[in-house]
Amino acid sequence: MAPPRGSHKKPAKAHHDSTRVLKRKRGQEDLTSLIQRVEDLDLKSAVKNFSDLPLSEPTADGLSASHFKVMTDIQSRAINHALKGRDILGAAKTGSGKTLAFLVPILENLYRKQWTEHDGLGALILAPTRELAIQIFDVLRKVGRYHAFSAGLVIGGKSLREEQERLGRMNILVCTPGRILQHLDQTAMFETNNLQLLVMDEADRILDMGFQKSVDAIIDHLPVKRQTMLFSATQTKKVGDLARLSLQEPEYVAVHEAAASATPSTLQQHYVITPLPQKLDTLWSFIRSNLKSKTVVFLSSGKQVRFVYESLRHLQPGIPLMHLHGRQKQGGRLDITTKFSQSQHAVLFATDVAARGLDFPAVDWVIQMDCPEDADTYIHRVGRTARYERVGRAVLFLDPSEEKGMLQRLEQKKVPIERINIKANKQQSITHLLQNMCFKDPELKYLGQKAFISYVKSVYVQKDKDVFKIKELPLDNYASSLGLPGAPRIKFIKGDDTKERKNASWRMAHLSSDSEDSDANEPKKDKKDDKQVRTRYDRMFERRNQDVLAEHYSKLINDDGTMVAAPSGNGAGEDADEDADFLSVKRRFAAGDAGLDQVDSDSDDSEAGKIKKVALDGQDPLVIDSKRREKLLKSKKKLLKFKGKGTKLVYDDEGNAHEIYEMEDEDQFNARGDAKAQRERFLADETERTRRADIDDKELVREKKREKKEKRRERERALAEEEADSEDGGVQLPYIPFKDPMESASESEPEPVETSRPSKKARVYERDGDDERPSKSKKSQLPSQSNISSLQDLEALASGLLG
Ligand SMILES: Nc1ncnc2c1ncn2[C@@H]1O[C@H](COP(=O)(O)OP(=O)(O)OP(=O)(O)O)[C@@H](O)[C@H]1O
Repeated sequence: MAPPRGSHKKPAKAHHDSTRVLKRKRGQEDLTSLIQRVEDLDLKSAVKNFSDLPLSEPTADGLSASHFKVMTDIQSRAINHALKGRDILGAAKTGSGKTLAFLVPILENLYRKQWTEHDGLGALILAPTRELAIQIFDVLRKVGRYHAFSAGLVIGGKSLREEQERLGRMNILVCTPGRILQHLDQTAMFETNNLQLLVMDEADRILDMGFQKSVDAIIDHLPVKRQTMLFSATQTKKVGDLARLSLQEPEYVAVHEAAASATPSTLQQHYVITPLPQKLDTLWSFIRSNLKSKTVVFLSSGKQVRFVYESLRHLQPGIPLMHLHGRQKQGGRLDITTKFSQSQHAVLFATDVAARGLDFPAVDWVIQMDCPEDADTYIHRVGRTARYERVGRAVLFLDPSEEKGMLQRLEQKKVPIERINIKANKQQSITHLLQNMCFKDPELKYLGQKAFISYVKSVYVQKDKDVFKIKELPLDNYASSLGLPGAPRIKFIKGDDTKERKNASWRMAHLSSDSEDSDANEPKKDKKDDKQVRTRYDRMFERRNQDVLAEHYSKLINDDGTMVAAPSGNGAGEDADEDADFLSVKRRFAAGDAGLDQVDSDSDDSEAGKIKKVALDGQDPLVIDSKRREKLLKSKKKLLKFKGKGTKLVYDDEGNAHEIYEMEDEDQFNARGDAKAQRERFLADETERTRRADIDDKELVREKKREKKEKRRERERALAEEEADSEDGGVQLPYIPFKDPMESASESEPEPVETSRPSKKARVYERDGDDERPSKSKKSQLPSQSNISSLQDLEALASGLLG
């Protein structure tokens, strides 16, 4: 006869309780012994394998599941110091494994501190580009997969609010400086006062002028007492930089300092002298003779990249061509990096956005079509090949005027490079083809003109005048070689700093979080212009610098007035692209000049009924000049956006409507005293009011946080008890597993700053292919880097939970 049910349960519960206690005890012992082993670690003895290090089980398992066994030099020399909590200045050649040198200590140091979700942000990793941040995040997900930390990726590309929701729950963040600063300033739930580790990958780049202000502001938000690690192949040792970061007696780990060269020994480096007007021919000839290779071609600007990519694509070289620059949409950039990584044979045209840190597998060649701004940039660019013991080849194209200066710079930095010549019989000219194409396709010609301008500009602003000598460049011939009918006229303005300017426009793009997905290559439309249908010809002719271009281009405008469509009436003012502050353009037409017709003027087209105007409640008429626009009339919802927003009114106690802000009577105002004194009083009052409100807000947030924490604890306690009752109960210790932050977001109470709920799509994860452990719940599965194909995947990554 079966015994009564209750009599079974008690001994089983007691058994599970004792198992749990035992497990917990064992976990505590393991942790104590791990801490002791780290303390006993002898920094002088050489360690070769990861297994020789005092590492926790989850990290050791993560490393071996990712097939990392033997350490690289930088890893064996930096990780042991970092495990002991030392600040690190790490320098090692490109492709030598610096990423793991900081990720392993992060995981370990947080693990030994028993870091949980409730402890908040423990580690912050800064990277200069989104692509690099994604890559680091991916490595973190792999090696940290058995840890219970939550990790996030903060690089922009989606709405600030969505990111805000998750930030408060993250233990480790990988981010770009601009975006994280935005959160530090604006996200109430995001606290950094507990931060233990700060890492800067490509530290010299992050600390240079371009990022200076953002980095200083970020540092202001972080606690002074923390571990800081800086890594780069071209490490900064500038005392000023180190002081800015309050490094505490940093350990300078420079493994290749004594090496004969600053670049990997498996890398063959050459340069060819190719006068500027022949560069494109040389590149084309190179591509045609290396159809079975994987090549990265570096150019000096996004506009160069676009033109070279578009024009060579038209010529169909017989190998896939791709292009990457900072002004592409985030989704597109991700697609391209993934696609290029997976390609066996392809050519990627890129700006320096791809110069640092990116670990494309098996790149055969790095071509530097435009001379790098300095030897450090050269080193990082060539570092995209010959990574981790692989071989690779690099070729630098130099104009005769650049040869002497650049070679000197490279020699100073210990870069071994040899000259090679181009085989004359292999050199093909594409100038005529390009001229033909530009003649037929005005858009391509326009790209060519922009590329020309941006190239000349990039040379002009270079600081190193021993290398970059603009007066010696045959610019007219260069313009012809791009297929242009003449050299665009450019007016130079002194004192322009490329990096400052690039980062300024980058910051602008990042400041408005939602605007990041808009195509930054297109001029930002102002709202008024939304009312007009603009064909690609319209857009082309609207550009502000259209008539710096060749004379025949201007004639084209005269000859064919119908192509001209300038909403602002003077063809200018709309294209706020990055040339704007640099190029001052001679305009042929003054504002309102009859030379440019407005589309909505009483033109023949309009009379003939091709163009209709629809009046919208006192707004400017909406021009209906295409089928697409006509369709628009049928959609009330879409029409709404042309109707303007109306004026917001408030009602007083008597029910009279007023505008929200009304001007006060001047006499009344003066009666209250001096304007300056009033202003100061007002400012003081408002400052005080804001300060008080800020304190209240913070208190409210803290209170909510406390409540949430308490509730979570209760839930966990209940869960633990339930588990103890169940058959296979027992919580894994010593680390406390917690739920997917996205899941907990939907379960917990709404937080003060958030209103949106996590998207359902982001919950669909896929498992990493090389995960050797039995799969856990679906919710904890994340897409692998190779599977990132959409922003949803990126979101899933960004909100990922390790383990
Ligand atoms: N211990 C290791 N064993 C095997 N492969 C490794 C090891 N450490 C790193 N790698 C591999 O070496 C490659 C380069 O590593 P990583 O990207 O960290 O280099 P890096 O030094 O940061 O380069 P860069 O200076 O260009 O940023 C990666 O593909 C990585 O997987």
